[in-house]
Amino acid sequence: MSHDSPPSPITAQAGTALKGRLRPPGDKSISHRAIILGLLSLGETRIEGLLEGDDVLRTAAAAKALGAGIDRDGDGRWRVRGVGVGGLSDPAGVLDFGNAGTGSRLMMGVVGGHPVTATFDGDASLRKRPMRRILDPLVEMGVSVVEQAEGGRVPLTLRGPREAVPITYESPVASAQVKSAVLLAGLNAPGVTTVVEAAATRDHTERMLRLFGATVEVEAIGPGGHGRRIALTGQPTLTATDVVVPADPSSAAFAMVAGLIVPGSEVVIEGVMMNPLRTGLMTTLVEMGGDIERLNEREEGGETVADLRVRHSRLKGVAVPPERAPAMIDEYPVLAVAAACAEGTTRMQGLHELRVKESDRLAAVAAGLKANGVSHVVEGDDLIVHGDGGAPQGGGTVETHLDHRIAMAFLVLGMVARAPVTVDDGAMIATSYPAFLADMRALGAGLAA
Ligand SMILES: O=C(O)C1=C[C@@H](OP(=O)(O)O)[C@@H](O)[C@H](O)C1
Ligand SMILES: C=C(OP(=O)(O)O)C(=O)O
Repeated sequence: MSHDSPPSPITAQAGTALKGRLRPPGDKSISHRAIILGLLSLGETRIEGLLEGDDVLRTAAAAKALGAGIDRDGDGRWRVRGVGVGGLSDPAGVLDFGNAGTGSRLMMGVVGGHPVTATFDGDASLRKRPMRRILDPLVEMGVSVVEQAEGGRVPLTLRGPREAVPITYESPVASAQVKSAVLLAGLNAPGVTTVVEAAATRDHTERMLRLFGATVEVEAIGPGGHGRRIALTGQPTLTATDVVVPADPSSAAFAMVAGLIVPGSEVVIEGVMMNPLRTGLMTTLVEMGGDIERLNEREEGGETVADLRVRHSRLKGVAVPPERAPAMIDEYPVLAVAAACAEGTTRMQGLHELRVKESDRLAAVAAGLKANGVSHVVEGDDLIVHGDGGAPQGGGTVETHLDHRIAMAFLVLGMVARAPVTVDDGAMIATSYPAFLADMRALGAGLAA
C-alpha cells in the first residue's frame, strides 16, 4: 500500500438491516506497544490477536531494523525476540512508518533513549504531522535532532545520547503519544522519568510497561482527579511476556454506529476493549439514546472486554463535553455521522487535536457532511451537527485525504443515506482495519469497491 498507487474509491448504499456478529481487529495502540516492548525486553514475547494493519506492520519492520527478531506464526500470532533496554543497534536504512503517527512517535522515544542514529519518514500524510511535540522533550533528555523537515516534521534524523537524562515533563498537549515517547526514552535513563498530564490519556503504555516488569507509579492529580502524574523508574530489566490483544474499540466504532443508525439492525460486536480511557464514544452514543448492551464482561490480556449488542435506535442530539475528547479522540468522525442521523443538535466541543491527525479531521468531516447535505457548522474548535432524525441526503463524494477514519465514517453514512455515498480512496483503511469491507458486508452492508 502506498500513497503513490491510484486511488481506490468505494461506494456505500443503503439496503437491508445489518444483522450478525463480528470481531473487530486487534487494538492498534496495544499492537504497536506489544512489538515495541517486545523489542526492549529480554527473551521471546508471544503476541496473539495482533492487528495486521499497515501501521503496525511498519512498527514491526522498524523493530526488526533496530535489532529484534520477528516471526509471524499465523493470523495475528507473532513472536518478538528482544534486545533488552540499552541493546538497540543502528538501523541500516530509513525507518518508514507510512501513515502511522503512533508508530513513528513512540519509536522516536525508543531511539531517543539509546546511543543510536535513525532516520524517520512516512507518507504524505505523516509528513504533514507535527513532531515538535515529541522532539521538544527528547531534546531535554539529551537527544540531537540531526536533520528535520521544516517545522519539525519527517523526514527527520535523531541521535540518542550516550545516556539519556531523566526529566519531569508537563505535557502541553493531551497526547498518549507524547506521554509514551517520553516514558519509552526514560526506560534507558538512570533515575525516574515523570510525565504530568492535565487530562488522562489512554494508559496502554503504563499498563504494558508494568506487565513487562517496569516500576511505574501513577497518581491522579488536578481538579476532579482528571490529570495524571506517571513516574517510571529507569533502566529496568524488561522480561518478555505473552500479550493477548483485545478488539479495538476505535474499529468497533464503525459497526456500532452503523448498527444504531441502519433501521432494523441488530449486531453483536465481540471482545471489545472496555478500558475507560477508550469508551467515550459508547458513553456518548448511550446518552444519545443508543441501545448498546454490554454482555459477557470478562478480563482478557489485562483489560476488561465485553461483547456489545447494538440495536437500531432513535438517536437525539447531545452536547459532548471537551473533557471527553481524550477518551474518544479517533471516534469523532463516526460520531458526526451518528449526529447526522439524530434528531436535534449535537455539539462536539474542544476538537483542536483533530486538526493534526492523518488529515485535518475537523475540516474533512465538515466537508464530507456538506457534500452529503448534512446541516452543520464549525465554530472555532467545535463541530455542531443538526439532524432531523431522518436519513441524511447523501449522494456526495468525500475526500479522504489519506485518512482511514474519514473513509470508514462516511461509508457508514452511506449505509443509511437516501443516495449512495462515495469515498474517493479507501486504500488507507488497511492501516487500521484491513477486513473492514468484508466485515461490514458480512453484516449486510452494501459496499462496492
Ligand atoms: O497512543 C496511541 O496509541 C494513540 C494516541 C492518540 O493520538 P494522540 O496521542 O496524538 O492524541 C490517537 O489518536 C492515536 O490513534 C493512537
Ligand atoms: C490518529 C490515528 O492514528 P495515528 O496517530 O497512529 O496515525 C488514528 O488511528 O485515528
